[in-house]
Amino acid sequence: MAKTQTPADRIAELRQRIDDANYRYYVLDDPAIPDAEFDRLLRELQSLEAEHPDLVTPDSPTQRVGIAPSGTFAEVRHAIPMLSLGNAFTDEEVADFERRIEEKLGRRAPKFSVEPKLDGLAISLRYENGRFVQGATRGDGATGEDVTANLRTIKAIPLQLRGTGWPAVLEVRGEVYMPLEAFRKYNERAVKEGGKVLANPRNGAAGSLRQLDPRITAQRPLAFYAYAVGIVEGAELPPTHSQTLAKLREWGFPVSALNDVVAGAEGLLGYYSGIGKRRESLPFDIDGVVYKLDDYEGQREMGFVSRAPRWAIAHKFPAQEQSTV
Ligand SMILES: Cc1ccc2cc(C(N)=O)cc(O)c2n1
Repeated sequence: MAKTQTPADRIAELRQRIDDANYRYYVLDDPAIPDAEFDRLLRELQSLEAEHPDLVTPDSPTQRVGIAPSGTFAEVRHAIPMLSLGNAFTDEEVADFERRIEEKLGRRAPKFSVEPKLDGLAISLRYENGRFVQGATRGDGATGEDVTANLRTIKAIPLQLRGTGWPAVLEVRGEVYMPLEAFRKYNERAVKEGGKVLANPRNGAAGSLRQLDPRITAQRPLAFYAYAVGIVEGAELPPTHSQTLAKLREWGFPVSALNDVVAGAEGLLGYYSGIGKRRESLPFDIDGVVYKLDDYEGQREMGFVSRAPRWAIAHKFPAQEQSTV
């Protein structure tokens, strides 16, 4: 610690450097400092906070792993239901989906926000004044389980939003998943040490997130991609989904670099075949791609049928042989 620096200043500086390193590593996928340096910073912060417990706050990177709370998960109602997506399996079904939108909106080749469909677990994260306050599983779309303590252990999920201009209340929806390489390494170690071997990355993510003890979740290699927003209070969002995703990236959320904006049925099918060709080499399991009409005005006009939106659809790939142990 520099001579002039107070413990509080040093703690603030360490937190900033650790948060920046996490952001670079988990969100930008562009690590800035070597792991050993990161561990040293975290150890110094942990010992400083141990000496000054009054300076510890919930958004400190040392507070990601809590202790086992109660025996069950509380219920969380999703004020804005977490949607399920209709599925398309053929090019014709995609063409029909796009044509219905052209006809209803009276537009030619509307713009779509497109992305890979990760094979993980859908969750919703609530931020108040930029601080992560609650996270829940999708459940049945209307009610999920409160898994806040477990989500806090995932370093790709910001405890405090970055940048500026975020709403007073912001709900971010996304997918928790287990990267394939991390899944394999975890299982190799589990086999060697007699730990729990995970059947496949998707079940690994779901099982890890629904552990009653966050210390177990903290040992599981979980990642996260944001893909939508729910409640937004106290600020206007941009007029399109793709611009909102760019804002989420600015505020500290990982957003897939494979996302794109395309026009019309041709653009959709071109994206689908492009991702299809890369599927085997992606670092995570996907089971299709997601097409969303990009402008929110058009989404409102299209509305929903039962719980699935008319303005979005998942175009699925043929089932892939499961990643075996
Ligand atoms: C509205 C909605 C619902 C489920 C989703 C699921 C995924 C996914 N599994 O990656 C991506 C999305 O953009 C989604 N969007």
